[in-house]
Amino acid sequence: MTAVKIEIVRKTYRPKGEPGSPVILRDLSIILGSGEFACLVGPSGCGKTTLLNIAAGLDRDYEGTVRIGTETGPPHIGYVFQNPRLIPWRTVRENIELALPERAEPAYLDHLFEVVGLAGAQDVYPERLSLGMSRRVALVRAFAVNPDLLLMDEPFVSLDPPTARRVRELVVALWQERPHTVLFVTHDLREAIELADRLIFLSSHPASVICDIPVDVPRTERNESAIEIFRQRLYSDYPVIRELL
Ligand SMILES: Nc1ncnc2c1ncn2[C@@H]1O[C@H](COP(=O)(O)OP(=O)(O)OP(=O)(O)O)[C@@H](O)[C@H]1O
Repeated sequence: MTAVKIEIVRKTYRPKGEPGSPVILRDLSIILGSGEFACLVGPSGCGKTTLLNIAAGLDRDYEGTVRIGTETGPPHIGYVFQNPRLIPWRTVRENIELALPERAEPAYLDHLFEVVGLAGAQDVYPERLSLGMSRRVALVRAFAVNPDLLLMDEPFVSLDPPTARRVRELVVALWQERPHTVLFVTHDLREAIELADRLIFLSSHPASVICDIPVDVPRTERNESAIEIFRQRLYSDYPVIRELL
């Protein structure tokens, strides 16, 4: 079942027709099935965040359409930004409650806090949190919305490798409990192979989809060596990927 259909004809950041105005996205089409976990991989500055902002409805200044299927009413979007974006004068729990729609389930929120190991930190203010904890709060906020589309923009960047691994495992565990439709941005091909059902590679200047490849390694077998073998296979089957990253 199609859950998300993004069709972008053209996106620029300056008024249409202004001389020299670069086209950031052109003729880009992404269709996601319900519950699919797709990773968006592309060079720095190619337009990945721009694409997520359009998908989230935060940027409406583009030519094209975005359709997000919902069972009821307007779509709910969960968005984990590159920076956790917590309001400093609100506690952790208040930060999350601010984002929650009416359909949120308090019991699920408590469960999320438990799973990410922050059950005891709900009344703390963000300045008391480490970066790893702030990122886990941002994850809870995005999942608690029970999103029709979950967007994640390099949510593990600047974390030390063991913390990043732990947070990655949490994302997979939470997604397996409730398989939301996910569009996850990363520069890191190994991370993408570990997480995704599908890898969507973007070119740059302007960005468009150049390859869309299923990850055919079962999730339970995605250890370091299987990920590396798949990565090398990608490089040999799609030489353009090596040029891209
Ligand atoms: N508000 C803006 N106004 C003008 N140009 C912008 C704006 N936001 C982004 N850009 C430009 O659009 C292009 C794409 O930026 P974007 O942040 O979407 O790329 P990205 O692929 O997410 O980058 P990174 O991987 O480094 O996070 C860049 O050239 C950037 O400078």
